[in-house]
Formats: sequence, structure tokens, C-alpha cells
Amino acid sequence: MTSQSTGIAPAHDGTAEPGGVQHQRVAVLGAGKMGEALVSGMLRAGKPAADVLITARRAERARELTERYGVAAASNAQAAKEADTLILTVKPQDMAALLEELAPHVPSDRLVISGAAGITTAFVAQRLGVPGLPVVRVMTNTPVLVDEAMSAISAGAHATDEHLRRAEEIFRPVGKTVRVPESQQDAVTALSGSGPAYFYFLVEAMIDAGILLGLPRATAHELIVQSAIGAAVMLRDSGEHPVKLREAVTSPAGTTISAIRELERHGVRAALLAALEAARDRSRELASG
Ligand SMILES: NC(=O)C1=CN([C@@H]2O[C@H](COP(=O)(O)OP(=O)(O)OC[C@H]3O[C@@H](n4cnc5c(N)ncnc54)[C@H](OP(=O)(O)O)[C@@H]3O)[C@@H](O)[C@H]2O)C=CC1
Ligand SMILES: O=C(O)[C@@H]1CCC=N1
Repeated sequence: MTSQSTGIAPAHDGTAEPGGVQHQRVAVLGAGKMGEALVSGMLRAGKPAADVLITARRAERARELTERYGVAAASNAQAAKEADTLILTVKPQDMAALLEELAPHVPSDRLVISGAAGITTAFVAQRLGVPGLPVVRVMTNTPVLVDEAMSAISAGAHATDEHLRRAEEIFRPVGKTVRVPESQQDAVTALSGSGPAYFYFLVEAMIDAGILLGLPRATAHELIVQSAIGAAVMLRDSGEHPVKLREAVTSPAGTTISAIRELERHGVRAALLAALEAARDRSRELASG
């Protein structure tokens, strides 16, 4: 473990600060892609850099983040001591090792938020071994980078409404939040956690179709990306069911129905059902390594 330590200000007494939990110190443990996105989101939302800590496995990565965001880097043990809320953003496969390292250092008044696919709050609580420790599980997604994340939040055995609200305060500024029972988190991971990848995949395939039809790649890209944005905004803002929106595009004996017939003939709907089921199953497996 080569976690870095740079000068960390004295620990905050979060409760003594005006503004409540906004002023509590948050540590992002394992600040990779998602961890960095969360750090940048918290700072965009107005959290002072002095209230955010990061940990990284590589010194170079820690330095990169401290230079880019002005946040302090700490070892995992220091972060557990200094921060009120610990957000774990390591890969599921690295979670057991991180928890083993953290276990001797986590005081019982910390809130632990796990953002890893498949990792249950029970997995985290059992390995930390701190009686009564509140653990919250959150599945967010990469649009956290543009403040359009979908984050689903679940309480572990000792997490109260207040803990869920603290998690929401962190994730709401970077998008939408919903509360779900933890039993739904593997399905959530398959839908919204991985979801952006499916849309990128579709866009990529449609751009290829544009090439097949003889369009320049740049033109195909612009046409499809703007169509995706327009469709997404209509889905969000019209409140209409997607079937209704699709029917409005689909003229009798027109072009769209010819395309839909091919999508159905090639089993695209069935492929999506199977794909998301596979993602849900993989999420279930991740806690077992
Ligand atoms: N990417 C996505 O779209 C989404 C990811 N998630 C979840 O978020 C988590 C992170 O994913 P992502 O950001 O893509 O992954 P990354 O690999 O980019 O980030 C994880 C980071 O944790 C670091 N790390 C590993 N072990 C330790 C340790 N013991 N101490 C400190 N740092 C450590 C890694 O270091 P190193 O660089 O050396 O490997 C890496 O930088 C995963 O659990 C994933 O399931 C959730 C929703 C969406
Ligand atoms: O692919 C993964 O495992 C992660 C979790 C959800 C999105 N990306």
C-alpha cells in the first residue's frame, strides 16, 4: 500500500459547523474514475476543498488529484480517522482488501457509503466489524460527470433516515437520486449503473449504419448524437410513455416501421432483456470475488 499523505487540516467537528452536514468532511477512498467524478461534483456543488479527502493506491494518482482539485490526499487509515463520511469507490474485486486495511481504524460514528457494484452493506459491515456502524449502498453512473447521474441509495442494517439524507446530499447535486430497497440494487446496477454503456453502444452502431448508408462519419455522428439528445429530453420532459413517443415517429407505411420490423426480426428487444439479466447476475456474483 502506497497511499499518500499530504498536509491535512485538523479534523472537523461537523456538528459544530453552520450548515450541518454540508460542512462535514467526506473522504473518497479509491479515487479512480467514479471517485474523481464525485470529488469534482462535490466541489461544483460548493463543498470546500478543505472538506474533501481522497485516497489512492498510487502516489502519482494522489498527486494528480491534489493538484487538479486542491483536495488533500490521505492514507486509508488517516481518511477513516479524519472524515465523517467514507465513500468507498474501489472496484468490487479490491473491496475486501480495502475493508481489511480499514477495519482497525473506523470509529463507530462514521457513515460508510459503498459505491461498488454487487457489494452488499452486510459485506462491508461484516468486514469492518464495527458494531452498529451505518453503511449505505449507492449505485450511481458516469453522467455524474455532467451532473446528470442516476443514483440509487439503500440503507444497510444500521443506517437511519439521517444517514440516507447525508448520502443524498452528496449525490443529489450531481443528478437525480432515488431510494430503493437493497434487494433491488443488483437490478439497479444492470439498468442505470451500466445503462449509459448501452446507449453509447446503440449510438456507435447507428453511426456505423450511417457509414453503411454512405454518410461521412462526422455527419452521421452529429445526426445521431443530436437525435439521442432530443429523444432523451423528450423522454424526460414530456412525461409521455416511450411507446407513445415512438408511435408519433412511426408513420403508416413509412420508413420507421420498416426499421422497427428489422429490429424485431433480429430480436433486439429479447437481446436487451437477456443483456440486462446477465448484468444483474454478474452484479450478484461480484461480492463473492
Ligand atoms: N465506471 C462506472 O460506470 C461505474 C462504476 N461503479 C463502481 O464504482 C467503483 C469504481 O469504478 P471505477 O471508478 O470505474 O474504477 P477505477 O479503477 O477507475 O477506480 C478505482 C480506484 O481505486 C483504487 N484502489 C484500489 N484499491 C485501493 C486501495 N486499497 N486504496 C486506495 N485506492 C485503491 C484504484 O487504484 P489503481 O489505479 O492503482 O487501480 C483505482 O484508482 C467500482 O466498484 C464500480 O463497481 C458504479 C457505477 C458506475
Ligand atoms: O461495469 C461495471 O461493473 C460497473 C458497475 C456499473 C457500471 N460499471
